[in-house]
Amino acid sequence: RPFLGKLVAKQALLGTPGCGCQPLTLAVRNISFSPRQVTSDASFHSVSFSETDHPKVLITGGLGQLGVGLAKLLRKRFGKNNVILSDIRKPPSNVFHSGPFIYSDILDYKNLREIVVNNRITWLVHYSALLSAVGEANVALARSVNITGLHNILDIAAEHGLRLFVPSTIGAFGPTSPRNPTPDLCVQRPRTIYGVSKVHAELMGEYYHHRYGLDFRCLRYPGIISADSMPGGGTTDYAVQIFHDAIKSGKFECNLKHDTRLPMMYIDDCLRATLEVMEAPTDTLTMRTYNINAMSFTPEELAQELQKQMPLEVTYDVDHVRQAIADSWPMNFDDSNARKDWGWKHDYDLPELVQTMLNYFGTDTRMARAN
Ligand SMILES: NC(=O)C1=CN([C@@H]2O[C@H](COP(=O)(O)OP(=O)(O)OC[C@H]3O[C@@H](n4cnc5c(N)ncnc54)[C@H](O)[C@@H]3O)[C@@H](O)[C@H]2O)C=CC1
Ligand SMILES: CC(=O)[C@H](N)C(=O)O
Repeated sequence: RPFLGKLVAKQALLGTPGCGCQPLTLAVRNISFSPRQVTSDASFHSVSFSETDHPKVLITGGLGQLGVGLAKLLRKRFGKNNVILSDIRKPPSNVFHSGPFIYSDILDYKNLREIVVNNRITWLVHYSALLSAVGEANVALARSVNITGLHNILDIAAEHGLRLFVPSTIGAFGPTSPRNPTPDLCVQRPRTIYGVSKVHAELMGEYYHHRYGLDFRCLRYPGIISADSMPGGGTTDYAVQIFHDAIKSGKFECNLKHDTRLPMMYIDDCLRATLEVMEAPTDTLTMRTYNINAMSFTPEELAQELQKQMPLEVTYDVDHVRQAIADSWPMNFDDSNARKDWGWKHDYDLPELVQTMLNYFGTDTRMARAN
């Protein structure tokens, strides 16, 4: 592929007094058509391991709602030591002892590169982000982590020939997008820093794919519901919290209106979709960013499904920031391209989701409350 790495690196060095990394990095960054710090033998193949080998995976932001579950799934498939979890937080001891964990701040480009090189990483799953509600509460940090951090990830992935997965979200759409259903390709004018940063990620990833041959893969996730991990500050968090509060007290105060319809998915479907799209043969992918969908419900419908199993009293105290976000997001997601191209199929609809969540928390707790 036409890549001007050698030339760029040389130009950067010529303009560099001495041999420090910082001036080199800055000089390369000023050349707009190339990722920084390009070496002459950098390869830009979509997969840099032989087809019979397992990939060597790095997951960034791995201690959030989704990362630990993904590591578990990938380790089952590729072997414990072939999947490295990373984050800037201290891992709980069960996570620390379940497989390789490493500190990695995605804002530290040199540290990221060192991890990728020293561990011969071939797949990068980039989960670090600030979600929609916390992003609105700290726009500067969200911009830095979600946008500057992504730039580091893209450059590292392009320079080292990695296959890169970056999740996007229903939050990448806005009030002027068609909401019911929302197709893959339509107007995207989100009104949150989270949404803006995710549209940026989609477009930058696709640009690097077309410009440099980066093997970029992206799924737009719905709100994800999990039993053994808590959400990190999003608009769809209520759909996890309701289970915890129902089991603890039989009462739940919802911060969205009763009729707010949003696309949702059980975590097992989300993680399986991620593995499937990462393993999909390149020629099946007609796009690089796909919607994926499973179900769509309102707080009232979720509560009614739970009430079939246990007593639950629901009240509403609307959080206006979250409500405004939810009102601008898709109500239903059209994922027909994912189903057609690489065979996406969800397993969990609303009744299975509720049953599985309750099973996780234990029948005993439920029966005790009912009596
Ligand atoms: N959970 C959901 O419902 C959905 C998640 N997604 C996306 O999936 C990805 C993972 O989501 P979650 O696990 O729910 O997020 P989360 O908010 O639970 O976890 C994000 C992690 O990123 C880490 N992080 C923050 N700053 C960092 C930095 N400078 N360097 C390295 N790590 C840093 C945090 O410590 C945290 O553990 C995110 O990109 C999110 O946008 C997309 C749609 C839905
Ligand atoms: C749907 C998402 O991206 C996330 N759960 C959020 O609500 O911010």
